[in-house]
Amino acid sequence: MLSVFEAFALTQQHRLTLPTEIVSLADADGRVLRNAVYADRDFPPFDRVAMDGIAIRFADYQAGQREFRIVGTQFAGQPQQTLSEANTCLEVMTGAMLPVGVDTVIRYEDVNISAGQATITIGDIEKGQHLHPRATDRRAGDELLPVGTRLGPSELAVAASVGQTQLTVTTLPHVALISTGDELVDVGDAPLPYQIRRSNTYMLRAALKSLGIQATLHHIVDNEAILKDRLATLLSENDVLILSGGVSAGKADFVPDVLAQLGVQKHFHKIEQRPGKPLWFGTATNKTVFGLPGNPVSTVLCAYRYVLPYLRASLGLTSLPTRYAQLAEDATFKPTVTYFLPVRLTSEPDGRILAHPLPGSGSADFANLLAADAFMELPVERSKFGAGEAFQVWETVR
Ligand SMILES: Nc1nc2c(c(=O)[nH]1)N[C@H]1C(S)=C(S)[C@@H](COP(=O)(O)OP(=O)(O)OC[C@H]3O[C@@H](n4cnc5c(N)ncnc54)[C@H](O)[C@@H]3O)O[C@H]1N2
Ligand code: MOO
Ligand SMILES: [Mg+2]
Repeated sequence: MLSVFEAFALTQQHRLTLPTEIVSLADADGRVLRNAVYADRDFPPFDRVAMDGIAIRFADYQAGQREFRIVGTQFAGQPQQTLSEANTCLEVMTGAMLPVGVDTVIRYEDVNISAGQATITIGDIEKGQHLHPRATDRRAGDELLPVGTRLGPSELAVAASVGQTQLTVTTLPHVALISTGDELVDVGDAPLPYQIRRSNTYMLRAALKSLGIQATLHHIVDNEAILKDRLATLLSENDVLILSGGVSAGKADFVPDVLAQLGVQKHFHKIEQRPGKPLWFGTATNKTVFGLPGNPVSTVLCAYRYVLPYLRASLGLTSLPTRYAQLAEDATFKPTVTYFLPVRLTSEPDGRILAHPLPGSGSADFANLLAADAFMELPVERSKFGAGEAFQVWETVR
């Protein structure tokens, strides 16, 4: 059976090639940039006043001058003014161009103004203070947003400031989330004693929303012919199918056979891990299928450990930085498979991130995940894990 590492690598080797599209700045939130964005001007584009107050020549101050006659006001949004007379000043507003002939700003809080005269009331003035000099942040032509950037609030502000009314981004894939199983009824239905309401596809839809993907929801009963017919249609209409259930050893677990009949090439079925052992992964020409095990905790784990990283990579995003936490208490797990232990993370005053084990009662105990915010990946070759040891964690709340 495949290791977690091998299975993950196989998914990443078969990432989708998604085309680009152009969207308006207003619609670009959360999308992945595919053309880099450059500075069209210096940042800031002029010597910018950083405090409301007066602007003086530092040489006058150095020569002992403390009283300055106010000869005008430089507002933000006005062309640059000039101060030509010694021992005078201009009032200046935050965001204004620094007038020609001055080099130092003194805040209103540090001057007394009366009868058109500003008198400095503090002793400590530095040349160039309260200025944001041109090009100190970025230079015209600098790359501001590289390809692969996820466009969040800061990125959109930068794009707006350089005049990008439109941005080239990765086209979002069409994703269908498909629950399978005769025991499953819809959320609004009253289940009979042998039925349960379906929940996995709602979890998956929420998880995919974190990548900006709006997936559609479907349900298919445990009938091989119907499954084949519905999956053929869904495959033709979507880039990615994410199934839940029907991939294990049961007599109604038709998913692997039906996918083979439909020409989806299997890359793996089953991983040395718990939960989520029966995960199925395959591709057809520019189509991807994940068959997630139906037990809800398995579905969540497989979504965060394989499916979301796969979709991130397909969108052109860099992978998330690896995150670690320290076990808050000893943990034991006997079988020689990688164990994904549900944990609650806490941030300690000394800077440590602690992982508090929440083993729960197995891969069907999804109520247990309400208290968890990550899975800790405990290595396959060991069965005892000590308090204080650090291991990788996969967060489920992003
Ligand atoms: N003989 C064996 N039996 C099982 C094995 C095995 O290796 N040999 N593997 C077990 C493991 S591990 C898992 S995980 C499950 C996987 O089962 P399937 O993927 O075939 O899923 P189902 O049989 O359809 O359902 C399993 C379980 O999950 C519930 N379920 C399914 N879909 C949903 C949904 N959308 N929302 C909520 N709950 C769902 C379903 O009712 C079942 O209780 O197989 C073990 N068996
Ligand atoms: O892998 Mo299964 O996920 O233990 O129930
Ligand atoms: Mg089954």
